[in-house]
Amino acid sequence: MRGARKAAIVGGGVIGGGWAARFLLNGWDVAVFDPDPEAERKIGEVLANARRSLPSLYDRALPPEGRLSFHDDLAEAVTDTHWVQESVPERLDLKHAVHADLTRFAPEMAVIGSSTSGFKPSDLAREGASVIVAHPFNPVYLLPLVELVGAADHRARASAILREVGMFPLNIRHEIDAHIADRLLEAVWRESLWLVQDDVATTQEIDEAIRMGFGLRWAQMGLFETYRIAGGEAGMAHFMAQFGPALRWPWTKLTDVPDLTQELVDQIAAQSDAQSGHMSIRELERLRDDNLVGILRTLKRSQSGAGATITAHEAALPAPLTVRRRVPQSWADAQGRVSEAQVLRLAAQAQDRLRQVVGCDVAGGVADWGLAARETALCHTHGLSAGDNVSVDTHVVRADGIDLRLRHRIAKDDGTLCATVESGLVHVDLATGAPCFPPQAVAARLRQMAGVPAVPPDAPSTGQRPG
Ligand SMILES: NC(=O)C1=CN([C@@H]2O[C@H](COP(=O)(O)OP(=O)(O)OC[C@H]3O[C@@H](n4cnc5c(N)ncnc54)[C@H](O)[C@@H]3O)[C@@H](O)[C@H]2O)C=CC1
Ligand SMILES: C[N+](C)(C)CC(=O)CC(=O)[O-]
Repeated sequence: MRGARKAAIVGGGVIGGGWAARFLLNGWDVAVFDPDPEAERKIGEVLANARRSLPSLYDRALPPEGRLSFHDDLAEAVTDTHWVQESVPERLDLKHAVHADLTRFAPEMAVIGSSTSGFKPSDLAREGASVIVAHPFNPVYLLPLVELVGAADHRARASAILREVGMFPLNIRHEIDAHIADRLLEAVWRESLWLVQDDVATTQEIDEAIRMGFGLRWAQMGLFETYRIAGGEAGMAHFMAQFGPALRWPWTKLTDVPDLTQELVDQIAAQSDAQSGHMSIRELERLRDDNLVGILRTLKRSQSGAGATITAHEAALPAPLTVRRRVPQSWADAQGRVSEAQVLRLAAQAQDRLRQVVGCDVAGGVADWGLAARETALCHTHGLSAGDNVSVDTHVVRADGIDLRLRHRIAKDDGTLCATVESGLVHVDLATGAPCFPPQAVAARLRQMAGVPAVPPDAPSTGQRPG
């Protein structure tokens, strides 16, 4: 793995804060430039939400977080940076001014991306600016899509970096206003404004129409695949024959835009308050994030939609399966020291976690498969006390037929190795209790885990005692 790299975030609002979290939680150092005196607080709150959601997507630990810094000087913020992400408000004059400065101060090696929702790279380029559009989706730390528009060589460099931080770069071949996704979103947004303006529906009714129906479909199949199925056995051609005429019926208002009068704005804001005003924005974000994690984990299991992007990112993360916890007071004796039995308990928890991950990762889960312990060897190297923060890294040493060999490495947060526990296990059929070969998908997953990484070099061999 490469050493920490640096991203500069220029504009740390809703989107800049999300980019900061995405890079930081993937091990990048992040420097923020934003004149708003509240920027540090706001980014801190976005980060707190990102920390509770992004790691939940993966069954491997993300790299250690990078360093976050705030700067009053743009030139200082972009020093030695590999990526600059501009996320200032959607105003062309402001973007021009910022990109003129970035052209002067940013290192030549840096990718310069703009989060713009709708401007084209040729709109942004002034005075030789080499900016590409890197348009993300809110929340940037959870949603993988980034629309990339601009020079092909810059897009190629950007794509490699975005994949490294778990994102899905969509290369857009022709620059157009609003790229691809916002063009679609704007159409739905415009129709929704008409529905409120014409008093056909409230904001809540429109949201129900989306989330109770087609919104659920879109996360996993998009539009065209969904409509292919809607054509029945005759497929897409039949679907188009049946619903083609509707395109000429008055089903949409298309480019006709309602005037955003103060009255309409007030009406929508009041309906939105009535619908969601009982929760703060941060609470709504957490609700959204928990739901997205659930959806993304399901997609990961079926390898559809964004699930494949998460799996690809996870495969590039270091392999140990890590369980973290704080040693509770109840585990300690009168002197505050933790006994061998409790250390074994930590290893058992890590083993349960491995079983859960391996069993649940395979399609549909595995009901009748289990693991039984045959032998366990504990090697104690350093005492643990109540209150210590510890992590247990589990390595699959061997996965061979009915046998499984695991090594758990128990260490404190400061890196002190406290113990290793090596366990010999056998796969069992839970219905009969008899040893058995594991289900094929489980065996494949365990073999994959056994392949990387090698057993850590500092792990004492089984049975070895401290001098
Ligand atoms: N909000 C959204 O859902 C999405 C927005 N975007 C795009 O991201 C960009 C930023 O939008 P938001 O984050 O929503 O806006 P925002 O208003 O939440 O944040 C903008 C930030 O830029 C800062 N700023 C203003 N002038 C600056 C300057 N000269 N230098 C550095 N920082 C400056 C402001 O203090 C503010 O913190 C826009 O281009 C927008 O189109 C893209 C995807 C989604
Ligand atoms: C409304 N919007 C144009 C700012 C939306 C986006 O740009 C993307 C998103 O996150 O929905």
